[in-house]
Formats: sequence, C-alpha cells, structure tokens
Amino acid sequence: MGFSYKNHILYAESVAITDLIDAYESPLYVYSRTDIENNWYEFDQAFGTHPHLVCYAVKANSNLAVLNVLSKIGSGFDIVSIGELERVLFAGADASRCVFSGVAKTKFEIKRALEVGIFCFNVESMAEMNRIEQVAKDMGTQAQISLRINPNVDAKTHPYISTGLKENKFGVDIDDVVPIYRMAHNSPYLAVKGLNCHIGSQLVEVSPFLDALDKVLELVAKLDKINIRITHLDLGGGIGIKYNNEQIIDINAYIASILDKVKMNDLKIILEPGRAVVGNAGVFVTKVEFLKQNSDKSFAIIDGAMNDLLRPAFYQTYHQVLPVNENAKGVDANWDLVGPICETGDFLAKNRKLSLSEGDYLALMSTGAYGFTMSSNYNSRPRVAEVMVSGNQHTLVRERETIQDLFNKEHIIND
Ligand SMILES: Cc1ncc(COP(=O)(O)O)c(C=O)c1O
Ligand SMILES: N[C@@H](CCCC[NH3+])C(=O)O
Repeated sequence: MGFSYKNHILYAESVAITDLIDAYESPLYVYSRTDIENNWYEFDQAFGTHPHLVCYAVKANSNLAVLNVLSKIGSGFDIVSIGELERVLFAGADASRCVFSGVAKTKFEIKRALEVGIFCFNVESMAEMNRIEQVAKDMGTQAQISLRINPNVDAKTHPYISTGLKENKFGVDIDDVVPIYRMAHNSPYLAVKGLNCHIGSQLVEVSPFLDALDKVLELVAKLDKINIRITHLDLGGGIGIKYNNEQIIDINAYIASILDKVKMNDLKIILEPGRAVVGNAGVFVTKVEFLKQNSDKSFAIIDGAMNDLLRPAFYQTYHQVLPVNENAKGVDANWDLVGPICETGDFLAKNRKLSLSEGDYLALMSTGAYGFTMSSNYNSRPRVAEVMVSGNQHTLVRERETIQDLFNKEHIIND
C-alpha cells in the first residue's frame, strides 16, 4: 500500500507527505511507483502463460514518468490520439505494443501510427475503416485492425462513463459487424486481427464484462464460419477501484473467468486498464486556506479546485479525504471542501467529518486516474506539480506551471 500513516503523518511509500509539501509546495499530485507497478503486474500475472498483452490506457494518467515506468516493466499502451502516441514513444514504449482506440482518428494520426508500426487500430465504424484503408493504400502498407463492437450491455456505472449501450456513440452495432469485417478481409491494405469492446469505466461487477464477452465470442464463431479468423480479443478496460466502500472486482477472478470462456481456442487477450493501474496509486494534496461557517454550512476553502481535480464536480464522485497530520486538532464539523474558483460546483468533497484549522494539509485519495489528465487552466490557474515516489526517493515528474506558461501561446493584436 503506497499511502499510509507513520507516526500520525501520511506517507507516500517511505516519504512523509509533509516533506513533499516542503519541497514542492501545494497543491500537488503524488504518485507511488510501487503501487503503479504492482497494479500492472496483478493484471499481467493473472494471465499466467496464456497469450496476452496488458495495454495501460494512457488517458487515465499520461505523465511521461508513469508511462516510462510502465514501459520498463513491459506494458503495452492503449492510446486515443497522436498526442498520446507521441507521449508513449517519447517515454520509451514499443509501438508494436500499442493499440489505437477512439471514434475519429484523423488521417494524420493514422499515418503516423502506421509509420511507427503500432500493433492494431481499434476501429469504430465503416467510415473509419475506409479512412484507415485509404491511408494504408496511399502509404503502400497494410494496417492491422480490430473492430470495436457495441454489445448493448449495461455496465451499471455512471451514465457519463458507460460506453457499451446502443445510445452511446462508441463501437459498431453487432448487426453491422459482418459487412465491415468482409470489407476489411477483402482489402489488401487491411489485415483483420481482432475484435474489441469496452463497455464503460469504474465497473464494480463482473457480469456485464462476461455478458459482453459472450456476445464477442458468438461473433468470433460467426466470422470463423465465413473464413474470417480473429486472433485476438481486446476486452477494453473499465475495472473499477475502491473509492469509498464499494465491493470491487477481483482481478484474478475476472481474468480466470475470461480464460475459462476462451479456453477452447488460443485467442490472445488484450486488456486496457487505466484507472485500476493508477487510480489508487495517486493522491492530491491541498491546503486549507480559510474556514468559513454559517448557521447552515461549514466550508473549508482549499487551495486546490475543480480545475485541478474535476471528477467531483463533473460526476459527483467521492474521494476519501485524509488529514496529512492525523493528530491535527481544529474545528470539528462536517466540512465541504471548496476551491477558489468562481463556480458553485467548485467542490472536491462534501459533508466530511474533519477537525480542521487554517493551514492544515489534506490528501484526496484515489486521484491517480483522471485527476491531472482532466485538469485545466480555468480561472487562469497554473496546473499543479506532479511528484513520483519510489521507496525513500521522490522526483518532480512535472513542474508546477508558471504564470508565463499560462499565456505562452497567446498573442496580442497590434493595432
Ligand atoms: C477504449 C478505452 N479503453 C480503456 C479505457 C480505460 O478505462 P478504465 O480507466 O476504466 O480502465 C477507456 C476509458 O474508459 C476507453 O475508452
Ligand atoms: N474520466 C472518467 C473516466 C472516463 C473513462 C474514459 N474512457 C472518470 O474520471 O472517472
């Protein structure tokens, strides 16, 4: 466990978070390298000797140090843009271990991905298949493809992060799959490799995954009958983590169920976990600036805000709040943690029983995924620093933005 109390001070591995605040100030994202590695290994090792590739979903946390650490232990990567592609390459990743997802890859992105030799495109429509074919033809090469199907399975998660229902924009309707594969199979510029689905994020039950897998396997058999051979299944990411006290999926049991269902053939399995690799391996550290109470409400105004950590405002999500100094005594109340941004929705936590004083530091737990990557400069706030801890070592893996960074690319019209 990367984050725990020692002598009542919250530590990241063997480094006191108070030391990180002294070194890098607040607000701050802190990641545990050991947790990231162990989380990835848990997926990788659960497959045993079955052919597989764990492609970390870069969107969850795309810091170069995170990508580099994962690349060094053999991770593949699920990317969704040229930005993510260039990031993983810069971080030392092997392009042949990358899958390219997303509903609208541009010609430019496809060309670059083909140039560097990515493993596979997860294609999301006939139109996109045509575009990939055209780019491959222009380059005189062949693109390896997998079609993302929409299995119309309810992932039972937040509606904004459910992706496998007909009403969602993702993937191809099961009934439309065969004509698209036929087209790809008949093209000299496309090589049919896999079948893909990703039904949503933060799933805490395994049954929707297995329902989707059943539909995928039916399609594999159907395609086989018309001599279109699928050699890998990419079952996406979506495995939920513990934010509060939810029951979560046992990764070993989930992978055992997958292998049980595919044991009749030697299909290689690809998974694209993002949150489950980095979510609990990161915390967001923030300082209490002011306490403001009225007859109804207790607000702790903190130096972090919705631009730094959007999830609570955007999806009304819960992050556990821990005091950096467990012994700190202040005003006991049920506090709303609110930021300095001019929005009523600017809160990071609500109604938390804490004993607070101005100047206290707090850690919002489980913020390693979709924390920094969803941050913005709203209200012209420079983005915060990111630090990675490994044992008793800590490294600044992204500098805090400066005021100059805020307007670096802007221009005043001279008239
Ligand atoms: C195609 C695809 N793969 C993988 C992921 C990673 O999901 P998660 O972070 O829930 O594992 C996502 C995001 O939901 C996605 O859209
Ligand atoms: N951004 C979402 C997850 C979306 C996953 C995108 N495929 C979250 O913070 O939970």
